[in-house]
Amino acid sequence: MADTLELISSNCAFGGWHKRYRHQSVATGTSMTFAIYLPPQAASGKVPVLYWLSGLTCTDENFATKAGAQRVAAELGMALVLPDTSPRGDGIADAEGYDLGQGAGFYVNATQAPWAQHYRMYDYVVDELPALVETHFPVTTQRAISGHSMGGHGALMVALRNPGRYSSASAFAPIVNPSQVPWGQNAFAHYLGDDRSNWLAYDSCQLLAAAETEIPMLIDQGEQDSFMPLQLQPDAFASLAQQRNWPLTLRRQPGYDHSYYFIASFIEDHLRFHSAHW
Ligand SMILES: N[C@@H](CCC(=O)N[C@@H](CSC=O)C(=O)NCC(=O)O)C(=O)O
Repeated sequence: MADTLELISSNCAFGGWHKRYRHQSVATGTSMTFAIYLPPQAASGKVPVLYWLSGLTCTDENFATKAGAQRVAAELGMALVLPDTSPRGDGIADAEGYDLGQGAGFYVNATQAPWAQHYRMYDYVVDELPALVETHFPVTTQRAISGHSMGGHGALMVALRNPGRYSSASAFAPIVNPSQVPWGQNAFAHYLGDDRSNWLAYDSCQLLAAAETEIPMLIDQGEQDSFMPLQLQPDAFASLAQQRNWPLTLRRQPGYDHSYYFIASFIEDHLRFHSAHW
């Protein structure tokens, strides 16, 4: 593993430290940036980790600067790890639209040219980044995962594909059924090819229908989210969960849209939810 970390910035926050790093990723074959918030408790012992997967157009900085999660993470003694949403840089495949290419990796391992060379975000967030974090920082192997929109898809999908690896999973406005909605269909056709049977291993509804090991889940969905009817469709996931008696709480939040104002309003609940399941 290429595991040399270059510190980009370090800021004291709520008695802990928010740090950004760059490193050479084996999974993507590129330089990758991530951030970690270490709560004050990490100065004297190991702490559990919440992995946060961001949505389309985001870097690690959107959540760090807009969600307001560090205060509660400091109280709960929880590290936050914030990966980027794709490989980036000159010479890395990209597309015109904001929903494909750089900033839109969809947390899959691409199999199709030109994406397959670097777009391996599934391996990066599931294996490489946790191994790196657990080697270099005072963290336990107790993990939880959460995310927003494309990152909500990532969090639910990764948790369902890896039973026992995460104590709990949560999401804000996730794309729960990517193989059936335009954002997911566009991304999966480019990254995974036209054979739709290859898409199903990354579709949370498909994975939930076949899942055997329960993992507690919390989803928040704003009722004024303009992306909900076409792209998100949380009811598809909720009705499967109900049929399977799956431990999912889906909360529909009146008045809230898709933005980080929504995330900031409920992130405390998500951190407390994960903390209750360590
Ligand atoms: N108007 C936006 C469209 C993209 C967008 O809404 N991105 C969301 C995630 S959507 C699903 O994955 C986001 O989190 N944006 C960053 C933010 O800080 O709000 C645009 O063109 O940016």
